[in-house]
Amino acid sequence: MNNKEQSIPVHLLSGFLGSGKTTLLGRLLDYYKGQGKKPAVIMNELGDINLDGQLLSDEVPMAEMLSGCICCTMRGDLGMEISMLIDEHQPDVIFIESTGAANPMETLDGVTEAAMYKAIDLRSIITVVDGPELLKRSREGKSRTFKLMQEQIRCATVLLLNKVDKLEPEQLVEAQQLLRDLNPHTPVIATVRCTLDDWSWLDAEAARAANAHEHSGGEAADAEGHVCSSDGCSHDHGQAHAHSYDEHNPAGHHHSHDHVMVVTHYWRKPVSSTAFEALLQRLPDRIYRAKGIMTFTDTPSRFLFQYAYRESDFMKIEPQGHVNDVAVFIGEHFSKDWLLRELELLEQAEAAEE
Ligand SMILES: Nc1nc2c(ncn2[C@@H]2O[C@H](COP(=O)(O)OP(=O)(O)OP(=O)(O)O)[C@@H](O)[C@H]2O)c(=O)[nH]1
Repeated sequence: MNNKEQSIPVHLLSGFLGSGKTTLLGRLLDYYKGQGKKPAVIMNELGDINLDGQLLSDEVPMAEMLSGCICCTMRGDLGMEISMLIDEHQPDVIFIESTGAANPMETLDGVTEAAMYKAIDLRSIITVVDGPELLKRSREGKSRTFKLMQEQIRCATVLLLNKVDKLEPEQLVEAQQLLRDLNPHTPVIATVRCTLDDWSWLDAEAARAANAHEHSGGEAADAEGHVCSSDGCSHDHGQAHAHSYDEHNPAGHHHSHDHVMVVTHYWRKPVSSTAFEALLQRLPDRIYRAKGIMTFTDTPSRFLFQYAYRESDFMKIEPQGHVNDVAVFIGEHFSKDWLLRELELLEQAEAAEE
């Protein structure tokens, strides 16, 4: 069979928490829809709700994989989700947005598994890098988070150096150099909010993948053969593959994001926007990401809030159907008790004022 003509391209979006993956996904969907193509999305969240999905158009077929990570606990399900998405919607292209904590090489196993049943072709791993966060983490030296970031960078076929609006010119050069050191073979594109005039590199990726395909023995080999562009990738490919089917022995495999913690809080009542913003400002550094849907007492519309590394952002929304008010906090080794108490206090303050 002619794989190139029949297989559905799959792009994996990787990148640390809050780096801009959903922002990129929005742009990619616009680009493909503009070309009259039908994209589909698989979104993975560590928490049990998918807030990012609220930002995407209802027309885009989407499979949600919640409360786990597709690179480990849900890896077996990824293949099935891809299969079902293809059967139900026959998309022209599939994007997989993994959680920021996911290791792309391990997610690849799930994709590879799907390739056994469906004609899909993993075309690229696009890693979105938060420029300021990369510099900060690299200066702090060894940490598990930095290690994960490095793995995501090493395994990329395209690197988007994002949030360059927050970098001084010399910092931009430093960040670009860091990326080149970690992954010398991959193009680095500097972006603000993942905005690009020219998306032709997507086709270049496709051409490169197609080329690799011709020289490989099949889809699974292809996925492993061309996707990890760096010689310095920290994973032993053979070993990673063996682990993918070893779900009964998780102890034998140490995941790099065991330390990432998630707190999901369903609001029982609207709270004050000022008090909530004040809470965001005093969140400990270890909580580096938060997002949620809020109803405030002091303003009429509902909001989607985003918090990433001390910066917050509120966007008015009108959710389709029923959506809970909820906040999800992600970080490393922070005190869940402290956070839950603070959230409770916000709600109690409102009750006292009623
Ligand atoms: N200043 C600045 N902010 C950005 C840029 N790109 C994205 N953001 C903001 O960063 C926050 C996180 O962006 P997302 O696209 O949701 O990031 P993500 O990687 O999908 O986040 P997770 O789903 O938590 O992993 C949002 O508030 C964005 O508006 C950028 O280039 N510059």
